[in-house]
Amino acid sequence: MTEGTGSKPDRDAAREIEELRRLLEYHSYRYYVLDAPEIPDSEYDRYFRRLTELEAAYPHLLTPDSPTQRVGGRPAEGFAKSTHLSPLYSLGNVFSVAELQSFHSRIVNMLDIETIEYVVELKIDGLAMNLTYDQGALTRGATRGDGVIGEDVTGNIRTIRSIPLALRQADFPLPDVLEVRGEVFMPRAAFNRLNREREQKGEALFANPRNAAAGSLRQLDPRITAGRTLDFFVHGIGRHDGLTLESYNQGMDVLRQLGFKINPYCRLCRNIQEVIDYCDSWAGKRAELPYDIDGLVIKVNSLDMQAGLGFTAKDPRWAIAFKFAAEQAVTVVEDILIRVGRTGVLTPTALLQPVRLAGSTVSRATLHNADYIAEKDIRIGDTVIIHKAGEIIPEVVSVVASQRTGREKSFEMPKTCPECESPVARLESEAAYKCTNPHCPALLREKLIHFASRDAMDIEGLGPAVINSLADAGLVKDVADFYRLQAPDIARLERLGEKSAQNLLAAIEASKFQGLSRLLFALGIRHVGSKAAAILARHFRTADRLAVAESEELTALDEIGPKIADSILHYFAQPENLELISNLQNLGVDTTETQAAPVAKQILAGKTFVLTGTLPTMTREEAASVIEKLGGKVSASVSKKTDFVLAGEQAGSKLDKARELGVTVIDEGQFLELTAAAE
Ligand SMILES: NC(=O)c1ccc[n+]([C@@H]2O[C@H](COP(=O)([O-])OP(=O)(O)OC[C@H]3O[C@@H](n4cnc5c(N)ncnc54)[C@H](O)[C@@H]3O)[C@@H](O)[C@H]2O)c1
Ligand SMILES: [Zn+2]
Repeated sequence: MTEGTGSKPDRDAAREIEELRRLLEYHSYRYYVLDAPEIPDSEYDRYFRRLTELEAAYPHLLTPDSPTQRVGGRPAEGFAKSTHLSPLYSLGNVFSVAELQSFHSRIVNMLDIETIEYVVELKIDGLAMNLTYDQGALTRGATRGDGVIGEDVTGNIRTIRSIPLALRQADFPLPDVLEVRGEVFMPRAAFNRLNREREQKGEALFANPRNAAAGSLRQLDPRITAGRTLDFFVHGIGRHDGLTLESYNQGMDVLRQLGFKINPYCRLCRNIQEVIDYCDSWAGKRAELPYDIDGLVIKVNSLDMQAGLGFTAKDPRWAIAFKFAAEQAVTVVEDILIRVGRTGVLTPTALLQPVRLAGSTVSRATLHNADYIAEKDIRIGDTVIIHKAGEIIPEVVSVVASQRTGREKSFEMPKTCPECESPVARLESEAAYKCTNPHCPALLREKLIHFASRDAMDIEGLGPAVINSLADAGLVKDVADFYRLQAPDIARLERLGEKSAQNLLAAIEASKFQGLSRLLFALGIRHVGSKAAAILARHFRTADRLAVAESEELTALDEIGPKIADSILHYFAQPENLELISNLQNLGVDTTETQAAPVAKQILAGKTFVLTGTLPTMTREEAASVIEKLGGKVSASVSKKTDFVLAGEQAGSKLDKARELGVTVIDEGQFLELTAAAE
């Protein structure tokens, strides 16, 4: 190696280290001081890990001022500084069971003891607080700050109900001096309420409950803090003069007796396997809690062992955070594509640099419509944060504006249809742009795809790829053509052998008897979804009867409003549609509702349900159809009028809303009990 300049890998590493430190400093400042992070924690953690790796590989580049060597955060201006009696540390991270095992192995090696007892706690996503009690009275509350000096927020801390102002008398003498560590946090319902109020007042929204809690605690006027619902869970003891403790768990017991709130999910585990099992049991359960957690914390129980292990510059060696998989990710919008849907609506989709998110690789995200893009100001080339809406469909949460270079391109809806080049028009009072060509090939293709899809005629093997080749070969021009297909036609198509051709024909044949309800939905009449289709089929029984229905008869039906009625009248006023139906009938498609639904007792009449999350055995569609069969209604959003929220695994914001409004939440078991009465 040459003196002074260093080798190329060295210089590259030095440059990357410098860049990572700059990024980490910038985002720490936004997070700890401004309470306004721009990137998800997972992204911050990724930079942090990369820096840790580089510093391990190039130890001579490690400096004491590196973010990896210090507890993050620094006291904000405006508050008196407060020196902790004993320092507060941060926590190291692991992201997998394997890493957790190596944490355990390190401890086993250092202590030379085989079996270690651990305590596992929830990692509450709030901010650390150090409370000092002198002779039993709360004298100081201070934020963690840099771990040595924090901000004195005593006045604000006193407004939190779950923090005792004086220690309760117990059956042991009160400690002379006691430092209690814990997490101040904002329950999700309070966070949602606060952000709604701020939105109404036109104030900036908090990114998440953690930042809202931090912002609320850092108010110079305690009356403002008092108005924000903050809560507190204990997770540690600092100085404790006059108390003898042997284990962490015993310490928590002592604090409970002194009047503190201990999280009920704190668990004593006799060995590392029990720790792993308990961590596993939390996968997917976090949404059920009324507050946010970002992982679990594993701590060695024996205080002697803790002392033997000690601390690194930043973290205790006897504790680790087991972090959950990220629910958000950062990526780049490479392009914005337009898809023309069944009704001719142009839908923009973001083409993303592929990124891992909650267990899958994501390369597209829906952008909904032009308003959505304008509101979030999403440009081609932008760095964006994405998440999975309802755990399934990737969606853009926000743009990371600080990453803009100026080379990003604003997006505009095309003036002509990307499929047929006809003019595009924006519908009055709607967000949608539509292709004005009623014979747009995209329209036809999407109509065909919709007709065969699962919730419509459910024709197995007739997916988008096959339909595209059928349409390209000129074999199908409308949905009736599906029923005119012959085996040789299909077998001629690329990649479709004789056997699959026969299967496909059999599936098409079988679909003739799906019944009116599915057929009505499959025809793609504007505004007629599967629910309206079922109602219409139940009432009219045959397509011929429906075709001659008057407006009054339609709107007299529950849930058929004037918009749907007009659309049905319009549909059956078109000669080509009547001809299509008659063609379908001639080809043998059953246009009547054959299966007369058994009349169940309408025990849910007048009751409104909202469904959320994944139910253990039923699909949401099945649950909805049971509810409707028993006279109940299913609504998309929770309001005061909602009677029940039927919630499964990974229920999201609807569950929060229900809890906030005090709506009864039931699980699948309770739901089945409720409906059993109808039999
Ligand atoms: N998004 C951003 O821009 C940004 C910037 C800086 C930091 N961060 C995030 O902040 C965190 C790093 O900050 P950190 O050093 O405070 O570490 P940390 O928040 O990951 O872990 C340490 C903290 O966990 C808390 N905690 C919650 N429950 C606990 C329990 N049961 N036992 C012990 N402690 C518990 C304590 O407050 C403790 O200080 C990371 O999650 C990081 O992603 C994000
Ligand atoms: Zn078009």
